[in-house]
Amino acid sequence: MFGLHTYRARLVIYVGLLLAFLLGVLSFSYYSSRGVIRGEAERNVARVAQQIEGQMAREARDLLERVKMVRDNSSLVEYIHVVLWLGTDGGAVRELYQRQFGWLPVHRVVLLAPDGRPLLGGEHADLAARLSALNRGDPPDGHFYFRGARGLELVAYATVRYRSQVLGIAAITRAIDRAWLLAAREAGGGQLFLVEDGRIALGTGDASFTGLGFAPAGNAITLRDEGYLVRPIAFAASPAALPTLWFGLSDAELLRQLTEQRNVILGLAIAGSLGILLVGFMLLRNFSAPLTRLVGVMQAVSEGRFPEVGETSARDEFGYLLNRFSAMVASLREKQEEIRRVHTQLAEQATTDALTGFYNRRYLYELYPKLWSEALRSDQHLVVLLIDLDLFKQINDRHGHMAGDEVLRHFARALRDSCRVSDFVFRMGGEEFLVLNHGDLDGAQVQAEKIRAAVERVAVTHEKGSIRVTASIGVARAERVDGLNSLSAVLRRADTALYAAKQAGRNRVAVAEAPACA
Ligand SMILES: Nc1nc2c(ncn2[C@@H]2O[C@H](COP(=O)(O)OP(=O)(O)OP(=O)(O)O)[C@@H](O)[C@H]2O)c(=O)[nH]1
Repeated sequence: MFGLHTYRARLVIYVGLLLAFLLGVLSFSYYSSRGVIRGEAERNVARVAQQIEGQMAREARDLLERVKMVRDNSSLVEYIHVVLWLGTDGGAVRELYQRQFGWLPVHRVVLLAPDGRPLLGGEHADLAARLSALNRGDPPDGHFYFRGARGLELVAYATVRYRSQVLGIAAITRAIDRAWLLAAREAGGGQLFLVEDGRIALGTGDASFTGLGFAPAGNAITLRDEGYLVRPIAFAASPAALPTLWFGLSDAELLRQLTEQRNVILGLAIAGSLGILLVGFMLLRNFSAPLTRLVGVMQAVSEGRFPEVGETSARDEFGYLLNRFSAMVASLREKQEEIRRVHTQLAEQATTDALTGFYNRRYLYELYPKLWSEALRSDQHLVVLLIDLDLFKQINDRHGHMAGDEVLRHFARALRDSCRVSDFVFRMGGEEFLVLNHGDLDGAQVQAEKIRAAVERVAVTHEKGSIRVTASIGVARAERVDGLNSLSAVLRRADTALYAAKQAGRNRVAVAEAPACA
């Protein structure tokens, strides 16, 4: 019923295009996001490496603050001064340190006298040896990374003075161990590898990585069949001989991010599609259903029908339109019914006589040809009874025209009662009537006699007494030989018979003779 040009079809097309566009955009964004994710991952790796470097610098500063705190402790300094002055061993210093700084979260503590004698941490010969070199001069406080007997360590040191006199050097360390690596990894989520002599010495990953060869190419490396994007993290103020630290993000991690991205895109695609379909459905429901209803009614109206549209409770524009339209169609329906009624009335008036209710002469001329051709087809005859009231002029003259009319009405009733339902009765004009039916002359003559007798019995009560009336009737039969002039011929014969009845003294029936060649 509806083609591509309809609103509904267009809506379906638009929704389809919108869906295709959405899915296209999302697919494009998914595929382009792979490259974006890779680039983003590289930037991410570099950023995390930088973050860890920053974190290490902060840690170095913290450790330096702590060693300075130890160094600036006046009672400890005075103890050291006394111990050196007396030339005793560092037992008292060790005890005081333990009492005051035993809580510090550091791994090793070393305190060397100016002559290299250890006052604290004498057991850490490796660290003491490294510090001796610094101890000979008067270096500014600082830190360095150190690869000693305990592995890699961050060392912070400070020169201890008493009234401008150098009392030695104090150092504390923090181990760069697995716990440190795990804590440092918190920032980036990837893996940290501590590499020494081209092999992984320590890492945040699986223990099986320890000892694996580590030779990245183009910031990427494959470990145990898994690719990693890697970035070195520089140890500030450290000689090249130290282990190196690397941050790495695995392909699996990248894939996880990609999968997450894909799931987000898939979710968006499903939600977007459902949203579009829902909007399309709502549009169809809200617009198309009432539109289709309106179109259906319009079509019915254009075909001349005025169906019951019914009111809708919808308060929107379509509801308003539909209700107005419904009212319009209802009023058109009423108008149509009125027109039909008036038309029927007019048609009746055009074919009937107002006074008697019988058909008029005009209708006889309209009806007769049909009846005549039917009669010819079914091999039947048509007979006419031409009835004329006798001396009606006298009734009018004597009792007035109104009384004449009343007589006519009474006569009409008597005539109708004397006819069958299948008979056609016409008022030919004035006081002349005609009965037309199928049958033969004998039957018509009997009927004519019956009518005559019925008319004779009519008595119209009037102020001047009862008015009586009689009728003369001419009976004739339509003959095949009359051909196309059947009506005028049969009327002529009936009229002749009527004239004969009048001539014979009125109130009688006369039957016309058949034409010679019938
Ligand atoms: N009251 C009344 N009179 C009518 C009507 N139509 C015709 N007439 C009158 O009927 C009378 C008919 O008179 P005529 O034709 O002379 O015939 P008649 O007096 O019946 O005499 P015959 O036909 O010879 O018996 C006329 O005076 C008409 O005016 C009508 O509708 N109402």
